[in-house]
Amino acid sequence: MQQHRAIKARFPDAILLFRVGDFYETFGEDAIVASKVLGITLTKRNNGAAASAELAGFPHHALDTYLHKLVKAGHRVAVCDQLEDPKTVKGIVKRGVTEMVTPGVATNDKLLEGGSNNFLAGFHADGGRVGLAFLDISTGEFFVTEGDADYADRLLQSLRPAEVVFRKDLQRSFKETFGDRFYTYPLDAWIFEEQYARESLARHFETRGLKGFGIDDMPLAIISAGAVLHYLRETEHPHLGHLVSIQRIAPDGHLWMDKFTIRNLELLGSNVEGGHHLLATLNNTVSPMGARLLRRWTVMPLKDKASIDRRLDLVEYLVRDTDVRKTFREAIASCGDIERLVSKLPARKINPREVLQLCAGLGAVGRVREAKLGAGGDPYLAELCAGLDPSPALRDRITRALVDHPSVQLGKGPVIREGVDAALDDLRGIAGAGKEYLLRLQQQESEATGISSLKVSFNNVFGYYLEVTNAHKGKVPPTWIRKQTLTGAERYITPELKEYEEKIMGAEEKILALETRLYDELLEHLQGFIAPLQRNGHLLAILDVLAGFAENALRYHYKKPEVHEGTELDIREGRHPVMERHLPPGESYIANDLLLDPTTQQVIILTGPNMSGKSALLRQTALITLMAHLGSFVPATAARVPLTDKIFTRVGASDNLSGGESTFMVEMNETASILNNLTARSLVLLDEIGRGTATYDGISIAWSIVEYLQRHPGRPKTFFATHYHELNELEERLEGVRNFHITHKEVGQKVIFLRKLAPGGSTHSFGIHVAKMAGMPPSLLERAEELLAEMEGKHLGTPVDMPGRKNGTPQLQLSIFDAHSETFAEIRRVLNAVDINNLTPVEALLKLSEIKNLLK
Ligand SMILES: Nc1ncnc2c1ncn2[C@@H]1O[C@H](COP(=O)(O)OP(=O)(O)OP(=O)(O)O)[C@@H](O)[C@H]1O
Repeated sequence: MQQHRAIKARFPDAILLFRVGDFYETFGEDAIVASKVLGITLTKRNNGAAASAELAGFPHHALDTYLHKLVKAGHRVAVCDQLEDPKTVKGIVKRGVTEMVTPGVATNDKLLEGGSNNFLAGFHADGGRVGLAFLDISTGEFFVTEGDADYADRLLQSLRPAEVVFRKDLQRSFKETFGDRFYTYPLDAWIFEEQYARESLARHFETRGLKGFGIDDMPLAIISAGAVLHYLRETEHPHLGHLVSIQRIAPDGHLWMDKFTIRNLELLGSNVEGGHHLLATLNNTVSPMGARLLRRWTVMPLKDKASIDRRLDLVEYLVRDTDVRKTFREAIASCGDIERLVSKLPARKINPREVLQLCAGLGAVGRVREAKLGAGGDPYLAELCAGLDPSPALRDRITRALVDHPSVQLGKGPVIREGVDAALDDLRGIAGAGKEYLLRLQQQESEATGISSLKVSFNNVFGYYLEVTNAHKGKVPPTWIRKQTLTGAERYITPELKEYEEKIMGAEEKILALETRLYDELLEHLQGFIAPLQRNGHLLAILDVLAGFAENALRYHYKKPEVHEGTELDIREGRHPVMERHLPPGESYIANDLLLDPTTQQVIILTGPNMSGKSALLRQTALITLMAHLGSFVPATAARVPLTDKIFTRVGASDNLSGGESTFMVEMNETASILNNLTARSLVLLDEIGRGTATYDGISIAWSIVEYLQRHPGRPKTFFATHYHELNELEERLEGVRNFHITHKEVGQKVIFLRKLAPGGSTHSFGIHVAKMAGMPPSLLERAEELLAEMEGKHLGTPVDMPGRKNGTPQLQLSIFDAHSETFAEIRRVLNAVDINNLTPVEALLKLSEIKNLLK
C-alpha cells in the first residue's frame, strides 16, 4: 500500500491500475470510480493494522477491455506494472507506470476508430494569434498551423481532436472561445517556452532546426507541437520512432468553410447520430487509411487548380480502366491498416500476425506498382506508383522468419519458422519427442498395469502426472507416488515421468526464450523501414480515395466537372448527392440546372412553397462545388465550377444552437462573419436569413443584405432562399439580381411539387398546407385559412411604398411598408404642400403640430 501511495501521488488525476500478480487492482477513490464505470465488484480490504481500503480489480488479460471503458468514460488511466519477475525477487517487486492512457494518446485498437484519426491537439495563443498542432500517435501523422481564432475554431471543429492540451492560464479563454465539448488538459506554463519547444522538436527529429519542415516562421505552432511532444513523454510514451516528420497546414491553402457551413452542409454528420452526410456518401474506400484521408480531404478541399485537376484526371483514368481500378481496390483492401500497424513498431507492440499483415501489405504494394496501366496512363498515377516501395528484401526476410500462421502471442504456439535457427529446431525436436515419449509411456503403463483409462496430463502445480479412476485404484504399482486425491480419481507421479518432464519443460522454456530473441531481432530489423512503410500507407490511401471516387462516378452517374479560373458557376441537371440516395422508394430526385455569374445573374432570390426543395437546391449547389474541389466527379450531367476560395452557408433560425445567445443573435453573428469575409471567388448561400425576428425587421435585414452583396466590389455569387416575396422587388432595382421559384401544381386541395427551378418569383407559401400534412387539428387549420383570406383581402391592391420604388404596382402580398400607408400618404401630402422658403418659425411649429395630430 505504501508503494501504491507513492506511485499514486505522482498521478493524482489518473485512475491507477496497479498490477498485483494476475490482477490489476484499484484502491480507494479509484476503486469506487472503477467499480461504477466497469460494473465490477467493490470490496473492502483490511490489511491487519492498516486501515481498510476500497478495492476493485480485474484479471490482467482483460486489460484492453476495461481500459477502453475507462478512457471512453473520460478518465485518464495510468497502468502500473510489475517491473521485475516476482519469482526472482524477495520481498516487494519493483513497480512503475508503464503507460498513461488518455483520450488523445490512445494506441489501443479498441480505443480507435478505423475511419477517423485520433488527434491529440496542442494549442497556444498570443496576441490574437493561435498556434495548433495535431498529432495522431496511432498513425504517426503530425500537423501544425497558425492563424486567428476563427481559423482555429474551424480546424478544431473539423479535425475533432480527442484531447487538447494548453497552458494552464488559457483554460478559461479556450473554453469561452471554443466551447466545452473538447476533452482538455492544462499543462504548466514553462512547457510553452518557444526555445524549449524548438529544442525538443529538433532533438526528436534529429535535425538542427525546423527550417526543413517549413514551419520555422510559426512560433506559436512550434510551441503547440512542443507541448504535444512533452505531453507524450509525460504520459510515458517514449517510443516515438514513427513520428518521422511534421507537416504544415497552410492557412490559406484550402477552400475555406466556416464551422457553420461545415455543420449546415452536413459534411461529417454528428458523432452521435451517424445519419446521412456527405462523408458517408462519398466514402467508398476499402481501407481505413483511405477512409481517414477522405475525412481530412472533405474538411480541407483544395483551391489550387493544378492539384484539383491532377486528382480529377486520375479519377477519370480509373473510371476508364476497370482492370486497374479493380486490381487497386482488391490489393488495397488486403493491406490492412498499414499506418496503424507501423505505429506499433517503435514500442514493439506489434504481434507476429500483424507483422505478417505488414508483409501481406508489401505484397499488395507490389501488385499496385506492377499493375499494367492502359494506353497513355496517367502522370499523377505514375508518380504515385513510383513512390511505392514493395521492399522485396524485407518481405523475404519476414516470410523466411515467420511460420505461415503464427500465434498472436509468443509462447502460445510456433512463431519462428523451421530452418531459421538450428538450436531452435533441436529444442523443438526434444520437446516433440518428449511428448511422443509420454504418449508411449501412457500406453506402456496402461498395458503393464491393466488400467485401461490411464491418462497422462499436466497442471501448473505439479507438472505431468498419471491419473487413475477410483475403479482402478487397486492396480496402481507401489513405485508410483500419490500427489492428489480427487472425488473420482487419484493422481500420481513417477521418477521416469519427472525426468521427461524436465526435458520437455526445459526445452519449452528455451524455445520461448529463443523465439523471443529471434522475433525481437526481426522487429529490430523492421525499425529501419518505418518511413517507407508509412509512405506506402499514405500513397495507397490516396489511391484508395480516388479509386473510390471513380467507383462512385460509375455507380451513381457522376460526371467530371470542369474546374476553371473564371467566375461562372454552371451546373447542368445537378442533384443533391446525399438526398438522392435516401429518397423514399419509388421517388426519384429531380435534377435542376443552375447558373450563377457575377454579371448577369449574381444573386438568385429563390422562392417557393414550403417543402418544395429550396434548401435542397441551395445545398446541392454548395456540395457540387465542394466535391469538385475535392477532385471528385459530381452529381450532374455537366458542371463548370469556378475556383472557389470560400463557401458560406447560413440557415436562418436553425435550432440546436447553444451558447446562451438567442438564435437570432447567432444568426446575425454568423451572417456578419460572412459579409466581412467575402471575395470575388466566394459562394454565398443564405437560407431564410431574417426569419428569426419580427417580419418587418426580418425583411428589412434580408433586403439590405442582398443590396450589400450586390454592391460588394467582388460581386460574390449568392443564392438566397426566402419566404419573403417582398424580396422579389429587388430584381427590378438591382442589376444581376434574378428571381427564381420552384414549381408546383395545385390539383384540387392538393399541392404537387414539381421541384423544377423556373425564372420568376412565386406568390404564396403553402405554410397552411404543410401544417395540414403535419397533422394539425382541422379546426385550427380552418381558422388559419380564414385569417389568411382576411389578411390577403385587406392588402389586395394596396400600393406598396418601397424606398425608391418607381411605380406603385398593386401587390398581392402583405408588405412591411404599407402598414400605416394612408397616414403616411397624408403626411406626405401636407409636407409637399409646404413652401419652406416662405415659412415663418411659428407657421413651422403649427405644421409640425398638424402632422403630429395626423398620427394620433
Ligand atoms: N429535387 C428534388 N427531388 C426530389 N425530392 C426532393 C427534391 N428536393 C427536395 N426534395 C424532397 O423535399 C423535401 C423538402 O425539401 P427542402 O427541405 O429543400 O424544402 P424547402 O423548400 O427548403 O422547405 P421549407 O421552406 O419548408 O424549409 C426534402 O426533404 C426531399 O425529401
